[in-house]
Amino acid sequence: MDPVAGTAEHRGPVEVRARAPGKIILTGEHAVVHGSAAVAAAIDLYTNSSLLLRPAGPGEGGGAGSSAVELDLRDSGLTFSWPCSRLRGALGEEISANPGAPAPCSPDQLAAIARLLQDQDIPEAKIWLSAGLSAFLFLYTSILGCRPGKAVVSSDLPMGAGLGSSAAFCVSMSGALLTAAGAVSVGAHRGAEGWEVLEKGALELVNQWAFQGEKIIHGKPSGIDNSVSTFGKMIKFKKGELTNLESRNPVKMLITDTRVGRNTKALVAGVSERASRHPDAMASVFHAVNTISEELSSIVELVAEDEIAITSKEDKLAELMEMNQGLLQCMGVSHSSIETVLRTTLKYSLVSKLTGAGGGGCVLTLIPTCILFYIPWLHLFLHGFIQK
Ligand SMILES: Nc1ncnc2c1ncn2[C@@H]1O[C@H](COP(=O)(O)OP(=O)(O)OP(=O)(O)O)[C@@H](O)[C@H]1O
Ligand SMILES: C[C@@](O)(CCO)CC(=O)[O-]
Ligand SMILES: [Mg+2]
Repeated sequence: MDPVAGTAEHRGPVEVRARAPGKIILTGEHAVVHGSAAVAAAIDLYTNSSLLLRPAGPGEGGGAGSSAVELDLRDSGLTFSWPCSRLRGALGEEISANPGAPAPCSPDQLAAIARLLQDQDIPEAKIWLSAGLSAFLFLYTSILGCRPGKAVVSSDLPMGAGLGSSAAFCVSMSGALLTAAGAVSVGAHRGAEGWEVLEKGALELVNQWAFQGEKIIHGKPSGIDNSVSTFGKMIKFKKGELTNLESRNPVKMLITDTRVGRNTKALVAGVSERASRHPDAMASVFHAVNTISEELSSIVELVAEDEIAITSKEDKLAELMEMNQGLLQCMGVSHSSIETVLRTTLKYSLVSKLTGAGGGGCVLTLIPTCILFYIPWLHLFLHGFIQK
């Protein structure tokens, strides 16, 4: 699993491709927004952003059709286009590209972006894309100003299902835009499938911009999703601080998508409202989640040498996930579709918990190694579903 990676060609028009992974949260979602620790891991499902920057000719572009900022969302089958003159007119003074200095989207900028979205024909059934479009316009104009160009986005990730699609979108787009702006460069390290990996400082910059984009989509993100998408692997995250976790024994998870759509921004706001109604009770819940994440992160790093040690480690991980699920129910973010998956897997003595914001979306089930020894056909059944 590679974090954001990019390739750029600097002859004539600039062309860049970048990708960033989705994630699972093993413990700590929602509580992490309120300062608790959480543990997350990148998964090998990616969002790809490619960007073609057209050379700016006399006036604003290099000819007819090239004086616009375009976005092609391949999975939704929708394309959008804003003439550069319209962008300048709407954003006015707000538009000053400053790729090296990530700054939040101001209320004026957000209002101007909302007006720019009104120009577009977004089908009612896909109105939830507006948040992603706003993040795109903000990142594009903040990093590149009004330079004409076309971005194409495609993703392996289900949108709004808890696997960090919004973060992977913001990270891959920030990576492509910053590379095209010449603000970051790739390091010596080659990642999987020949992708070039950005150097550490460049990743920090990508992460900071992606966080600003996530704020538009999530309202009040903790930063865990963009951080794990940018830096990859398994991390513990607490109050903006990231610790890499070294997992010596593979932990296998089955991901089930309930296909019940939901919106992270609304769920995060719901938990905050519950916390303001019951501050002491919710502080205890968040404290308990923090303890669970701290314990889980230390267990993950233990090296289990034999079958008994592996089973004991997995039993503890499963129990902590089960406890975390109970606390997520206390926060009000479970859902009947999630409970159905929990009951179904429990029939086979398998422990599950929601992952991401809940309210539907995806559920994780820990698959103990022993099951794979004793029920060999399960390998075949789970093939393609298990993310390491
Ligand atoms: N590939 C994409 N293209 C355009 N917009 C996207 C894309 N991926 C995500 N988005 C935007 O992000 C929104 C989904 O973000 P949301 O945070 O609600 O769910 P998630 O990130 O999939 O799950 P979680 O935050 O729980 O991990 C979509 O409604 C859309 O606005
Ligand atoms: C629900 C949440 O904790 C995780 C969403 O993947 C929100 C966040 O941390 O930004
Ligand atoms: Mg999200």
